[in-house]
Amino acid sequence: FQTAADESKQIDLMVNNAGTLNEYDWEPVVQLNLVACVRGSKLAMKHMSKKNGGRGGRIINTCSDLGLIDFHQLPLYCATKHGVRSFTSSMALHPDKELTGVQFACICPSVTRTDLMRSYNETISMAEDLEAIAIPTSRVAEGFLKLLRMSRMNGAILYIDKLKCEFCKLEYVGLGPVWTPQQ
Ligand SMILES: NC(=O)C1=CN([C@@H]2O[C@H](COP(=O)(O)OP(=O)(O)OC[C@H]3O[C@@H](n4cnc5c(N)ncnc54)[C@H](O)[C@@H]3O)[C@@H](O)[C@H]2O)C=CC1
Ligand SMILES: CCCCCC(=O)/C=C/C=C\C=C\C=C\[C@@H](O)[C@@H](O)CCCC(=O)O
Repeated sequence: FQTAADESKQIDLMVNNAGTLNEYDWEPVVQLNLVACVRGSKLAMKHMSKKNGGRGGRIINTCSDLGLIDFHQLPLYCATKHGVRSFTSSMALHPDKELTGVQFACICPSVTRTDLMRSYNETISMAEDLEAIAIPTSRVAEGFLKLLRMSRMNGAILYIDKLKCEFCKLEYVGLGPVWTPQQ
């Protein structure tokens, strides 16, 4: 991150996208999917914050539909993605956000045709079915661009599958705000 910040002087967009899947050798998965996402978000937040002399910015974290639902075949992966989703939404609720100028959002794609999906395919017997239900990466890119085109994306949780590309509404415990899209 520091190398990028030194080279470009100002970072306006941080995407914490790296992720992996392994239910057996699982501790590195927590480190990458959740810890690195939190670390990257905090570094970017510090750099972008208007309170520290930055000019604000956007932090978009790659979650998954498995950050919204439970799935018995991938419990650890689900746990990390629920963590990413909740961390991102909670950061977006911070009362300081107008002062920092930093917006947080996450994307939640359904199963997508990438190396991650192919590696998982190798471990199950339904490989062709998974290939059939998967969406192309271009579909995820469309969702990502939809977020970028919005001037106010703070708190957005964008679910993307074959048919839908829509914002999720979560219920908050207490009297916190519920997010609705605003242009
Ligand atoms: N493929 C899918 O079905 C879905 C994937 N996702 C999420 O999308 C994100 C991207 O995954 P895919 O493109 O599918 O996987 P991928 O395996 O094709 O790509 C993962 C990327 O993470 C990077 N990476 C892996 N370990 C790293 C490390 N220790 N440090 C830095 N970078 C590292 C790799 O270089 C690669 O660019 C992940 O967060 C994944 O959980 C979300 C929903 C569905
Ligand atoms: C598929 C693993 C990589 C992507 C992980 C991710 O972020 C999101 C995954 C979402 C759904 C994964 C579903 C996997 C299902 C298969 O195990 C199999 O049960 C599906 C069989 C096809 C079918 O039921 O039609």
